Amino acid sequence: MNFLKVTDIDEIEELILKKIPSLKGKKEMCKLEDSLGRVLCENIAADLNVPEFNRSTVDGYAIKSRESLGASQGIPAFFTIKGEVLMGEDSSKKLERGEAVYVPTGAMIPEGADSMIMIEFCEILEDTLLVHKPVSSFENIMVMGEDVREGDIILKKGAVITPENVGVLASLGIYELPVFKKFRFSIISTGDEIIGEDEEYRMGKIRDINSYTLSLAIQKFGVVVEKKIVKDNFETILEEVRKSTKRSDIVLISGGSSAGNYDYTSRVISELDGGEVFVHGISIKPGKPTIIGRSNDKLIFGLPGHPISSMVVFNIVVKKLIESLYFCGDSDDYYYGVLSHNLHSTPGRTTYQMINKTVENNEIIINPIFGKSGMITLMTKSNGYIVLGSNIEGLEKGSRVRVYRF
Ligand SMILES: Nc1nc2c(c(=O)[nH]1)N[C@H]1C(S)=C(S)[C@@H](COP(=O)(O)OP(=O)(O)OC[C@H]3O[C@@H](n4cnc5c(N)ncnc54)[C@H](O)[C@@H]3O)O[C@H]1N2
Ligand code: MOO
Repeated sequence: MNFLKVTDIDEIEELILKKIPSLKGKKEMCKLEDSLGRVLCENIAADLNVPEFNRSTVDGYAIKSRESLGASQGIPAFFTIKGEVLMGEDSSKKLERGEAVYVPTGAMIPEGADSMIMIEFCEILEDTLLVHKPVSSFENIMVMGEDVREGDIILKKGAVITPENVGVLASLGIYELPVFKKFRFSIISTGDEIIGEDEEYRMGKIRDINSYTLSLAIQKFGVVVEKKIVKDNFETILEEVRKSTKRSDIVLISGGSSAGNYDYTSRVISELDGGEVFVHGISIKPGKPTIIGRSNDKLIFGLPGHPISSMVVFNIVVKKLIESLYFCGDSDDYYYGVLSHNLHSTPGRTTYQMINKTVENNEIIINPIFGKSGMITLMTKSNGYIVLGSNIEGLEKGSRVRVYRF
C-alpha cells in the first residue's frame, strides 16, 4: 500500500483529469423554469435589441424636443394632438412639425419624436396641447438596444443561473439554456459502527453523519442517486461499490480510507473492473488519508471517516474539481482579518484551519477554532477557514489572513 506517498493538493485536479478525461463538460438543454442554480456551458449572446423599439418611460406626450425650447408656466409651447399610441401596438403614426401623440409608459415612441413630456407638465384644450416645461432630446425614452444590444454577450459560460439573470434571458425570448449536465453521485458510508435512521441505537454505535452532510453539499451542483450504509466486509463493500459505479458518475465512499485492518476502500477500488487507485494520501490537514481512484471512467473518492475531514476534503477537492469543470466557482468568496492567536501548522501539509470571526474596534478578528476532526460541531462553531501553506511553520498572532467561507 502506497499510503505514505502523499500527493500534493495542487496536483490532484490535473491527475484526475488525466486519468478520466471524459469527466470534462457534458452538456444538456434545460428549460428556463428549471434552471435555478444550473451552470451555463456556453456564452449566451443577444440576437436582438432590448428594448426592440424606442419606449416611453412615462405617461405623457411624444414631441420633438426642440419645439419645447423656452416653454414655461407663463409661456407654454403649443402642439396639435395627433391621437395616441396603444399599449403593445406598433405605432404607425409619424410625428410632423408641431404635433404631439399620447404615449403610455412602456409603449412605442412614434417616428419623428425624440422625447416625452410627462402629463403633469401639460394642459389640454380640446385637441391642443400646452406644454409648460422644456424637455431635452431623449428625455423619458429608453432607446432601442439601450438595455441589451444585439450581439452583446449577456451571460458567460460558467454563470450560475439566478432569478435575476433569468429575467434577462426571458426578455430575449430565450426559454431553453445549454447547461452542464449534473454529475450523478452515490454516497456509501462504511463501518460496522455506523447506523442509519431506521436502526436502533446500541452503545458503541455511531449515527451516520457523512451521508447527510455530503448529500446536502452535493445538491448545489449534482444529483444524489443513492446513499447507503455498508458494513465493514470486503465482499459486501466491493459489490455495493460495483453497483454504484453503474448508477453514477462519482462514488463517494466515507470511512475505511486509512491504513487500519478494516480499511478496505483502496483494495475494493483496485478489484473493480478497470479499477485503479491513483491517490492514496493528500498533503493536507485534516484529510490526509484520502483515496482517489476509478473504475474505468467512473471517479471514486475514499473520504476519511471523520465528519470534519470528509467535509473539508469534499469542499477543497470534490467541489473545487466540479467548479473548475463547470468554469464557475466563487474565487472572490473571501475576506481578510487579523489573527487572534499564534497558529502552528504541519510542514509538508497544507492546513485548513477552522475559524470564526468577531469584530472589535472596527477590526475583523479571526479566531481559530480548535478541536478534533471527529467533532462535528467544529463546523457549526466556525464560519470559515484559513489556509496555511505546506511551506510555512505557522502564523503569528496579529497576522493579516485571508478567510474563505464554507
Ligand atoms: N494508524 C493510523 N491511524 C489513523 C491515521 C493514520 O494516518 N494512521 N489517520 C487518522 C486520520 S487523520 C483519519 S481522518 C482517520 C480516517 O480513517 P478512515 O477513513 O479509515 O475512517 P474510519 O476509521 O472508518 O472512521 C474514522 C472515524 O469517523 C467515524 N465515522 C466514519 N464514518 C462516519 C459517518 N458516516 N458518520 C459519522 N461518523 C463516521 C468513525 O466512527 C470513526 O470514529 O484515520 C485516523 N487513523
Ligand atoms: O486527516 Mo484526519 O482527516 O486529520 O482527521
